[in-house]
Formats: sequence, C-alpha cells, structure tokens
Amino acid sequence: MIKVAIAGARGKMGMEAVHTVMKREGMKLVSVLDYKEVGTTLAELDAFPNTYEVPIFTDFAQLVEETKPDVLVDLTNPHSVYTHTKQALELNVRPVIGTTGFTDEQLTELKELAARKKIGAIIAPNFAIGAILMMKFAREAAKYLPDVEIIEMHHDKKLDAPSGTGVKTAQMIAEVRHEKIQGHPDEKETHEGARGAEFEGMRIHSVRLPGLVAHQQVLFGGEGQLLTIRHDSLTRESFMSGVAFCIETVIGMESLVYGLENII
Ligand SMILES: NC(=O)C1=CN([C@@H]2O[C@H](COP(=O)(O)OP(=O)(O)OC[C@H]3O[C@@H](n4cnc5c(N)ncnc54)[C@H](OP(=O)(O)O)[C@@H]3O)[C@@H](O)[C@H]2O)C=CC1
Ligand SMILES: O=C(O)C1=N[C@H](C(=O)O)C[C@H](O)C1
Repeated sequence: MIKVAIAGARGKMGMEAVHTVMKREGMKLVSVLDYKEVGTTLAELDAFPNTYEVPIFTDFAQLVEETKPDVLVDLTNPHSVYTHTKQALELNVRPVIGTTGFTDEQLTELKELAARKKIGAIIAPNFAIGAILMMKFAREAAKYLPDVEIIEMHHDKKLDAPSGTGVKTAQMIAEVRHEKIQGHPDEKETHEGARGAEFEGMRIHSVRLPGLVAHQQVLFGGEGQLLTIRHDSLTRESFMSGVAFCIETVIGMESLVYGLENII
C-alpha cells in the first residue's frame, strides 16, 4: 500500500487527486498539507462534506513524522512548490509534482538533490497522456518544419505564464530543431508582448479566458503549408490517470525525472 500525502487538496486539481487516490487500489491518502488552518480533517471541509477522515497539517515535518507518507503529490502554486519539493526530498518522501512554474535553476538543484539522496521524484508539467503525445509529435515535426509557434490557452485563474506545458513543449522542440530566429529580422513590436514570449527563437503565446480548462496548439509553417498539432483537456479528469501512474512509478525510481515523456 503506497502512503500518499497531498498538498493543495482544496484546489481544482487537488480535489480530483484526493478522490483518485481514495478510489485507487494499492494507495492510501494518509494526510494533507495546507498553509492555513482550515480544519483538522478533510471531512470538515465543504469540498469533502463528511467524507474523508484524513488529517490536515500545516507543518510538513510534523506531517511526515506522524503519517509517514511514501509520496507527496503537490498541486499548489508556483510560490510554494519549490520549497515543498525540497523539503520532501530532504525528508525522504518522493515528490510527484504537478505544479508548474519552476525556474531552470530550481529544476537543476532539485535534480542534484534527488540524485544525491537516491530518491525518486517526478515533475510533470502535464499529466494528460494526450498532452504528452502532443509534445512528442511536436518534437518529431520540428525536425522537418523548424518554423514553429506555440499557443497555449488556459482558464483565467492560472498564475504562471507561459504554462509549464508550453515551456516543456518548447524545450522538447529545441532538442531537435536547428537553431533559428523566426519572423522578419527587422520585426519590431509596436505593442509590447505582441510576438509572445521568446524561447530559443520560438514564440510562446499565452491566452487566458474564463471557460477554458487547458489547451495548446503547436503551429508549424512550411512552404505553402501549415501543420497544427492540438490538445485539449476538457476536464481535470484528463490528468488523473497520469497522477496515479506517477504515484505508482516514483516508488521504484532513484532520481528526478522532469516530464512524463521520459517514463511512459
Ligand atoms: N501537471 C498537470 O498536469 C497539471 C498541473 N496543474 C498545475 O497545478 C497547480 C494547481 O492548479 P489548480 O488546482 O488549478 O490551482 P488552484 O488554485 O485551484 O489550487 C491550488 C490550491 O493550493 C492551495 N495552496 C496554495 N499554497 C499552498 C501551500 N503552501 N500549501 C498547501 N496548499 C496551498 C490553494 O489554497 P488557496 O486557494 O487558499 O490559496 C489552493 O487550494 C498549478 O500550478 C497548475 O498549473 C494544473 C492542472 C494540470
Ligand atoms: O494551470 C493549469 O490549469 C494547468 N497547468 C499545467 C501547465 O501549466 O501546463 C498543465 C495544464 O496545462 C493545466
């Protein structure tokens, strides 16, 4: 039985993850990490009325001491995720991280820490299998069509831009794409930001609108042709088989993996 703790259980993803872990055979939700006093167990919260008698902690060291989780699933926000991941590794709890917004320096540091401690960790900018395939197909297409722009579209409560998936897509494309600055060499923005975020000569555009969940198009332009690779997460259920897969997989790992494309 894999013992799981979740940080961010009151959030949109966290709520789904709580139900996923509770329903899945072979794993058990032993505790929840919050940053404010919201109650002593999940059953006291409006989101889970009288349902799960799972204790809530505001102190991670105490959570580990009292409930001894094997895995910490983090679905919080870009401001707290780095600290949670580091604390988990230091306390020998395997992190499964869905939260986005890490800097390159933070990723490198966490990778080194996991390697030093020989502890499995997964940082997954996107848990949905369709999104992983979208990124893999985009990497393949970029070998032949190096002119590419990424348009990611999310709900308007999202804190980080570009999305973790948008950045990961650009990183995967950059692995194979001949370096190239796109657009006209003399192009000039008359309104700042018009051309989107720059990533190794590619552009990432972030759309935020109510009604959206998580969507991305990768556009490749060629002579007289356009290839569009698109993925849509229509509900947060789309991420849950990935969350369960990571919890089960991280147990047998001894290093940090960034991106599910490396382990599926
Ligand atoms: N990898 C993937 O496939 C996916 C990743 N995500 C990412 O997951 C993260 C969460 O997304 P989402 O559920 O939509 O966001 P929400 O804002 O709905 O949920 C975040 C929750 O975390 C809580 N929280 C904030 N800080 C802490 C902390 N220090 N400790 C414990 N809980 C905390 C928030 O509480 P409060 O509201 O009181 O501040 C909130 O309840 C985001 O980074 C998002 O990008 C989202 C979807 C898929
Ligand atoms: O905030 C979200 O909602 C999502 N965040 C992740 C990201 O930044 O890529 C994954 C998915 O796109 C949903």
